[in-house]
Amino acid sequence: MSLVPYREESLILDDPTSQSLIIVNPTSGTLSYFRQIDPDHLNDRSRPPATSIATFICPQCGTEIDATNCRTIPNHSDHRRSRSGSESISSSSRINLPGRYFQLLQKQHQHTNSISLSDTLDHKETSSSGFFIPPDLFIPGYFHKFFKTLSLLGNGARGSVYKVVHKIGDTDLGVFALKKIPIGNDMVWFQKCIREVKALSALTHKSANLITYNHVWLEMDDSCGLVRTADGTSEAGVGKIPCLFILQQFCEGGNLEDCILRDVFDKFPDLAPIDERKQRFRMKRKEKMEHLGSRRVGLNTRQIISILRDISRGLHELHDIGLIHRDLKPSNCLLLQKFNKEAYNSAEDIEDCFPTIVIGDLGESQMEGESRTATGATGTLEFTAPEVIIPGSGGQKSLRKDYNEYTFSADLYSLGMICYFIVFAELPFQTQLSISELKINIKNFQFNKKEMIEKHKRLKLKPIDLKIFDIMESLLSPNVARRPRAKDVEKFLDQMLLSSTVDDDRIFEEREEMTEAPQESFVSIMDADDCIPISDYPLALPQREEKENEHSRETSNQQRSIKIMIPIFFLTAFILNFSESHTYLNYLTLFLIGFSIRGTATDNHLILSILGIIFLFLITGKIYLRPN
Ligand SMILES: Nc1ncnc2c1ncn2[C@@H]1O[C@H](COP(=O)(O)OP(=O)(O)OP(=O)(O)O)[C@@H](O)[C@H]1O
Repeated sequence: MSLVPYREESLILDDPTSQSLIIVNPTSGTLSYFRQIDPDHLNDRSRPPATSIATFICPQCGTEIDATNCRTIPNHSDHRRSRSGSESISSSSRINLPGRYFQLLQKQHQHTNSISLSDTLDHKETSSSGFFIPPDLFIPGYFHKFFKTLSLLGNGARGSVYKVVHKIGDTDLGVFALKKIPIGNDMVWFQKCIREVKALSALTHKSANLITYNHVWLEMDDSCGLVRTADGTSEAGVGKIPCLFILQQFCEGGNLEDCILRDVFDKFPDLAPIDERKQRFRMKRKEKMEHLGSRRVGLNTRQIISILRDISRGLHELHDIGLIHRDLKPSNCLLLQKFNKEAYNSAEDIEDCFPTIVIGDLGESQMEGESRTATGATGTLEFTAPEVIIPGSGGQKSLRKDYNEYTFSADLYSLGMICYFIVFAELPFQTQLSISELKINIKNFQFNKKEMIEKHKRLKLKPIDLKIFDIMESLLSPNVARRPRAKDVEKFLDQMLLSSTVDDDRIFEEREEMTEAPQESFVSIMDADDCIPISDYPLALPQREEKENEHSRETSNQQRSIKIMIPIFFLTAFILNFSESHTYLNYLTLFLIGFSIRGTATDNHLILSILGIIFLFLITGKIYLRPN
C-alpha cells in the first residue's frame, strides 16, 4: 500500500495487490474508488503503458483517472499544440471521457426517467405524436439535463452545429460540438443522417486526423435551431419534432475555409468581430511603421504541407477501412486550435506551423464498391471529381446509368481542389455559374502547371516550393489512374517536410526572383542520398519534370546548331563543287559537319562543329593559295 499526494490536497491510497486505488479528499470528505484496467484492453494508441496511473478507471462509469494532475495524457494534437505554446489544451479533453461514458450516462438517465412522473408524461407525449421512430428510442430530457448551449457554430445542409458544455449538476466537464439534425417523420432521411455515425463507428481506434464522435441519441426538440429573443433568452415551444443529436469533438479553430479566407488572406474583413478588426488594424499600422506594408499574403510551404498531410492521413485511415468520404471540402476540415497568424508564421518547429486538422462530416460517406444512390446528389460540386458528376442540371432523373461510381480517387481529386483553394484562396471556376455550366466547367477543367505558377507570381503570394504544383497537377488529373493514393501523398509530403527547413521560404523567394528554372536545385535536394529516392513513390513528378526539361534543352540546342550548320554546309558543298582536287580533307570536312548536325546536344558536338570550320578554312586556303 502506498500513499501519494494528489491534486487539491487529496491523497491516493494505492493497493497493488487488489489493482485498485482510492482517492481521499479530506476537504470535501469524499472517497473515489478506481480499478486498474486490463492491459489487453489498451488498444488505444494514445494511452500510456499499463503500469501508469492513467490506466485506473472508475468501475461504474469508466472515467479514467486524471494522470497528470489536471491534464490528461496529451494525444498527437495536444502534443503539437503544447509545443507551440499558443493555447491551452482542448476543452473537450480536459476530462478524458471513455467511449462508454455517455452511454452509461444515458442508461442512468433513462432509468431515473422511468421512475420520474414528469418525465413519464414527456415520454407519453412522444409516443402519442405518431412518429415512425419507436418511442423507446427517444431519450427525453437528456440534452437539457446534461448540456448547456454556448453558441451556434454553423449551419450545414442537414442541420445546425452548436458549441455545448457537458455538465453534471454545476460541474462543467468539457466542451463539445453538437450537431442537431431535424428528422421529422422521414425514415429515408433518418437512415441517411445516421450514416455519419455508422461510418465513424467502423473506426476501432481514436484517429489523430478524423473527428471523434462521442455519442448519438434521439430526442424531441425545436425544429428551427437556437431561437433567441431580443434580450438574449431562448424562445421555447416553436414546435418539437424528432431530432438526431450527434455529439462530437469540439474543434476550437473552426473550419479551414473560414481560416484561409479570413485569417490567412484577410478576405471579408468587414465580417470579422470588432475585436479582431481592431487587432488587424493595429497589426497593419505596425507593419506600415516597420515598412512591411508590402508583405506577401498566403501560406508558406510548410503550412501547406502540414494541412495536406493531415488531410491525407485522415483520408488514408478512412480508405483503409473501405470508406469513401465523398464530400471532402475545406468547410469539412476542422482545425483543432485557433490559427494565430503571428505565432504560427514564426514557428520554428515544422510540427507547429499550422493547427492540426481533422476531417469531419461523414454524412455523405459510403463503402467502397457500394452503389451510389442515383438521385443526382453528389458532394459539393466544386470539389467533386469530374468522373462522378452526373451531366445535366441535376433536376431530372435519367433512366440511363449515366454516372460513374465513387472511388477512393474521387476523394483524392477533392484533396487536389482543397490544395488549390489553400494556395490561391479561390477556386478555378467562376462564381456566378448555373449548375449545368459549372458541371461543364468541372468536366473540362485542366490544371496547367505553368499558368498556375505564373498566376501565383502575379498575385504576389508568399513563395512556395514548386512541388506543391506537381502535387496539385497529379491530384487534379482528369485521368483517375494518374491520381496517387492517400497513402502515397502522405508519404511524399512527409518526405518533403523532412527535407524542408525554415530557411526554405527565403530560398524559394530568391529562386522566384531568378527567372531560370528554379525547381532544378530543389530536385537535387530531394534526390540527395539521405532522402528516399523519388522513384519509390508513384507520385514521382519531379523526375518526370526533370526529363521534360532535359528534352526541351536538347531540342533547343539542336535547333541552334542546325541554324549554324546549314550555311556552313552549303558553303562547303559550293567550294567542293568548284574545287578540282578531291582530297581526303574535303571528305573529312563533310563528314565532321554532317556528324555535328545529327549529333546530340552535348559539348562534343560543338567541338566537332569548330573542327569542321577549321578544316573548311584549310580547304579553301588550299584551293586559293594553290600555286598555278
Ligand atoms: N466539431 C466541430 N467543431 C467546431 N465547429 C464545427 C464542428 N462541426 C462543424 N462545425 C462548424 O459548423 C459548420 C457546419 O457544419 P456541418 O458539418 O453541419 O456543415 P458544412 O459541412 O459546413 O456544410 P454541408 O452540410 O453543406 O456539408 C462547419 O462549417 C463548421 O464551421
